[in-house]
Amino acid sequence: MTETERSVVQSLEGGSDAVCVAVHIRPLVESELADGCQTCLSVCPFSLQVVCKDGPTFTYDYVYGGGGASPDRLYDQCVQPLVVGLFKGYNACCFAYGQTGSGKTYTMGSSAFTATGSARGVIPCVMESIFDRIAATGDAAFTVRVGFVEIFNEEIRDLLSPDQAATAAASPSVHIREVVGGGVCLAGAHEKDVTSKEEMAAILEQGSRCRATASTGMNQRSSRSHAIFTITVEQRRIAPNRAPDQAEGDHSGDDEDGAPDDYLCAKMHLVDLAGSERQKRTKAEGARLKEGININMGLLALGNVVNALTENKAHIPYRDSKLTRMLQDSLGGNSKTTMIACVSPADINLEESTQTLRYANRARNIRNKPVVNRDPIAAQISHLRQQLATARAENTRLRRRCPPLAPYPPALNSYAVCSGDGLT
Ligand SMILES: Nc1ncnc2c1ncn2[C@@H]1O[C@H](COP(=O)(O)OP(=O)(O)OP(=O)(O)O)[C@@H](O)[C@H]1O
Repeated sequence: MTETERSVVQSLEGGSDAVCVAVHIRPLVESELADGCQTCLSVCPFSLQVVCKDGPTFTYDYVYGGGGASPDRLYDQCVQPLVVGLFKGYNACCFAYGQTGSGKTYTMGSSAFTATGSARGVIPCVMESIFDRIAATGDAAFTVRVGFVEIFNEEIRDLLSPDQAATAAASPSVHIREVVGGGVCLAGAHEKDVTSKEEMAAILEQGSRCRATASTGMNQRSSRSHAIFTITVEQRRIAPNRAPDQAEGDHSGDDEDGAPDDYLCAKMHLVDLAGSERQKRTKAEGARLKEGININMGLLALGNVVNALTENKAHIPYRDSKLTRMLQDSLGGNSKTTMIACVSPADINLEESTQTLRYANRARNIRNKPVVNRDPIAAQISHLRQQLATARAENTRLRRRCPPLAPYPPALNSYAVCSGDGLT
């Protein structure tokens, strides 16, 4: 079943869903401490408000660090619900937004790491949670796939391409395509099947190594691209009146009155955006400057989409950049979405942090329309298979209730006549 054949079926559970917005305030880092920076952000005790020094106060769904809740709770409160939704067939997106050096990669955990290593963050927790859930679910068969791309200088690069040369230069074969139901998919990007969190972690690590990073005046290891790690979970939920081992091939069970099998397929985008940057502060030149301009253009397009959505404009400018096209479903579309706004508390970054906070506050007004992604064609096939199984079982039962046929040559009047109710 291809993406384009898969249509989205509105579920009863559907409806409008606000984007969840969390703020993560990192501690002052070494360079800021060395420069004698002071903290310019504070969190109102017992509230979800962040106060900018001599400036505005903004309210969020969650605030971590800087006097807010412990960042250890970020995953459980803001991202775990998305994973729960993923298993119910809802698309999900978690993206980190913020100025360069504000802690997006740290928060997402999308830099190279191993599953057993010490680095943690949103993505490693998602991986663990997905495979824990699969292990604990007895009545469904799962297929998990991952894809990993970056948008670098307005080109989409496949970070999982087996041909590493193709990732070094923008791989022209990766295109954004519209799918039935209004979403988008990437044509030409590799997806890999995975059966464990270790395999998934190895793929994240492999892709992260190919990702474009460079040192700038504001971050020693600055992401120069927007990275999108996509996990697809397909599940075939076996009808409750059949044991899992009866589901494949064995059609002897009597499931005439049971519900048909269910096929759900949902995607989770985990997005580590490149940070907004000012040339004056990053001191970027040449290639770094070009990257910075492209980063800012993508983020500007994202900002315009957020504004248009919150102002209920008729036209939402998704097509203005590859980033906004990729996130089309996640903002105002078929997805449950969490935005994590990352900010530095250093007074030297007050202007940028205030901008991020204002932007994140606006994003709280975005309403998405998540629906359960059910595969109607596969569900129909499943239903027909069940009907066939029912007919076969009925046939077997009737045969058992009939005496064996008499050996040839039988006397004409010794034939038993069989009906649905047994012998007559
Ligand atoms: N919560 C945190 N606690 C401790 N250190 C942090 C935290 N968040 C970020 N840092 C440190 O701050 C620096 C910048 O973080 P990071 O690379 O994640 O920023 P970024 O927003 O992804 O930057 P860019 O947009 O340039 O890629 C790193 O040295 C990182 O280790």
